[in-house]
Amino acid sequence: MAVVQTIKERCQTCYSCIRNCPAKAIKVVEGQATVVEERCVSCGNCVRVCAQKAKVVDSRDMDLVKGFLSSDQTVVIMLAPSFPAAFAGVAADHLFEALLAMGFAHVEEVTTGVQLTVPKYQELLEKGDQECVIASYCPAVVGLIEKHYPQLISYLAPIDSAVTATGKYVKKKFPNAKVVLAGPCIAKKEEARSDKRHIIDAVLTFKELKELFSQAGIEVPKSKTEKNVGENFLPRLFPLPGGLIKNLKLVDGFIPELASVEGIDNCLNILQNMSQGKVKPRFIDILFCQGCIDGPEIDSDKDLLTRKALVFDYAQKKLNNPARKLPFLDLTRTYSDQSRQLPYPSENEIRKILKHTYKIKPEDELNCGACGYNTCREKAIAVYQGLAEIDMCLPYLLHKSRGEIEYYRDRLKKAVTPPSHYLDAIIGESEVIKNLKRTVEKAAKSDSTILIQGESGVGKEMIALAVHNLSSRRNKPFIGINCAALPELLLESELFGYEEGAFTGARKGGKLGKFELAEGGTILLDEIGDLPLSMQAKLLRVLQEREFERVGGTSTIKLNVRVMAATNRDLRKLAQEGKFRIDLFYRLNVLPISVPPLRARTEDIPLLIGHFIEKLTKDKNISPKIVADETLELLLKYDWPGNVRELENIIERAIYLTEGNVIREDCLPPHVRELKGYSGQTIKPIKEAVREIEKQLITEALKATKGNKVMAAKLLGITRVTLYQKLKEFNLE
Ligand SMILES: Nc1ncnc2c1ncn2[C@@H]1O[C@H](COP(=O)(O)OP(=O)(O)OP(=O)(O)O)[C@@H](O)[C@H]1O
Repeated sequence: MAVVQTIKERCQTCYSCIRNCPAKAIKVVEGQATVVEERCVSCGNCVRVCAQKAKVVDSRDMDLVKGFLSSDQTVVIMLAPSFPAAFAGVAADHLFEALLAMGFAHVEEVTTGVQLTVPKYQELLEKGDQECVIASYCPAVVGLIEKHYPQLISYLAPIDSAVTATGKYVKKKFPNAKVVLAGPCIAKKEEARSDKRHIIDAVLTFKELKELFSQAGIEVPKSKTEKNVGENFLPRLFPLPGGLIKNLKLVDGFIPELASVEGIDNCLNILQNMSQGKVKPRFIDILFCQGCIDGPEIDSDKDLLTRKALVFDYAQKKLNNPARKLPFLDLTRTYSDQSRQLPYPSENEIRKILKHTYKIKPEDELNCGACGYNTCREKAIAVYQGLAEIDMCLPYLLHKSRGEIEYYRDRLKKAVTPPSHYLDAIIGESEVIKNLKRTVEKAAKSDSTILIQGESGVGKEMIALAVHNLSSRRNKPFIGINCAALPELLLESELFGYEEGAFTGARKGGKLGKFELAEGGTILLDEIGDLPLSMQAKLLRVLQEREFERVGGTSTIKLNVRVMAATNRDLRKLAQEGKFRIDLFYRLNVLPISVPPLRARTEDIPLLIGHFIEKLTKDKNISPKIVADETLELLLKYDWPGNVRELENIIERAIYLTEGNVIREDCLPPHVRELKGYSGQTIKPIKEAVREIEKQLITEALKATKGNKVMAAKLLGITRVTLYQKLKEFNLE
């Protein structure tokens, strides 16, 4: 059982623990971030950063200690040397008395272990057999090396930590005693539990010790008038950064051969560099925290400097007692390689996983870090390794939920809209539109597959929606999918869904495809001309057999969906070129509907303009506008390559630029306004004409943005610097 536990109800999937875990030992399963024991080094960083308090330290040892104390066993407590920082304002002797009052038979300071181990280090360094020595006091660092940097194991000093050494000393002095440690460190719990020699019987954090005092109703008096309880100065400095170096009486840590490194980032950095052979100090004391006074469970509201002063103060005061003679103890220690290699994906597998969250091109990888991983690739690798879930991507989830909101908004709208509305919404009185409406009504009465062809923006999707909403399937879903927008791999799972475990990163429980989501309703396969050939074969099979399987699935699902397809490409021509299957074309073209381009029905333009002005001004809650005659003349002259969509966009832009109630021609884009030039304007050199247009556009942009140059440059699609140059050039400043 891991030392750090997760309270599931509190975990809000903020991924802060993933972001801050130095061992990448957090695994997300169904949105819950839990600790992977084999990878965890019990540093407690996740406990520290979890704002929801969902990560907690396993407190079983508290019950264990209570059990020891209520039995007739001798129980000895060892105090980590950072205790003056944890019990600020409490005199050491009062603390010891309180511990004795709680039932401990004896209090031993871990400084004893420091005194015992320091000579061993001195001996090791003097002998010089080990080319590089990493001090073994910090259990989080030892854990990191054993689990994540096994190539450094041979550098670890084969010497017990000060805590274990103190434990051995206590066990020698009180052979049958239960030995309890109280300290600021979570990793010490793990060190004691995994030590097969069973030297320490229980580990309390300072926080837990304070809780025990409170449960026992013992209040430790706050006073500084302590009796003489100490004997040695240097070991008491041990919990401070560089404390070991001072105890070893080495010059200091400034030279690379003899160094001390503190803090999570420095610690990881040095371990990384050492494992890559970039540095090899003769001796190094690596501490995960900023000294033990910064331990995760120190339970102090004092800043680091004050904690340092408290420890220093305690060390200085106690110099009067004569030094004890400590016994010889065997303090040798061994280590084991506990690293577990996680599987590593190939480049192809990484790309496949990225595709599932719509990261197709490198620029799609936003590396926003919201998932807790620094990059999208790192997260994809974690998905492959089973540590992360594919859905853990904020941009992807936002994209998806926006789609869902649109879907439900649409359903809601439909519920309150009469079917006839969908026919009335197709604006136009031209003969072609009248015919089209008649076709739509006929198509709605049948259930045949429809192929809607027409240029981009002519209203193909609108026609499809009208057919659906007039048909008997109107109360079932209308689902659209753009076949050109998704890569082949994604398209298949989007259309047909997938089973759990169908591929790496597949969501638990699988996923419904669009065909299943559209059950009983209609599916519109938009841009069908861009469907990859392999998918064309699959789709043909589905249309012929009226059944399909999910990706990775074996059971057959019956198709109860009306299929419509739309394209702006000439499918027959594509088929002749071998880019579209002719058999699929025939399957789709059962009921063909052709939507003519806007230029073929110019008589509808005024109606459409009126419709868009009404709709847009209503939406934006602004006063209605009318169109000046010369503006309308230009709009009728234009040949509308982007069809109705382009008309809608131009009207929207004009409404935005119009100051009064009349849309004048200067609110139209230059390429439409230019049409006027062909009939009347004198011919002039192109350069001059371009300058004139540029000047006009800049004036317009500044007018529209009320002189805001940053916005104007944005509107014009040029940089601010270019805008300033042009303003100077045209004397517009
Ligand atoms: N006759 C019409 N009456 C009112 N609005 C229309 C009409 N035709 C098209 N529109 C509007 O024009 C826009 C484009 O229409 P739609 O998306 O249906 O075109 P499309 O042919 O499917 O385009 P694409 O080929 O790019 O997918 C939509 O906002 C639609 O509401």
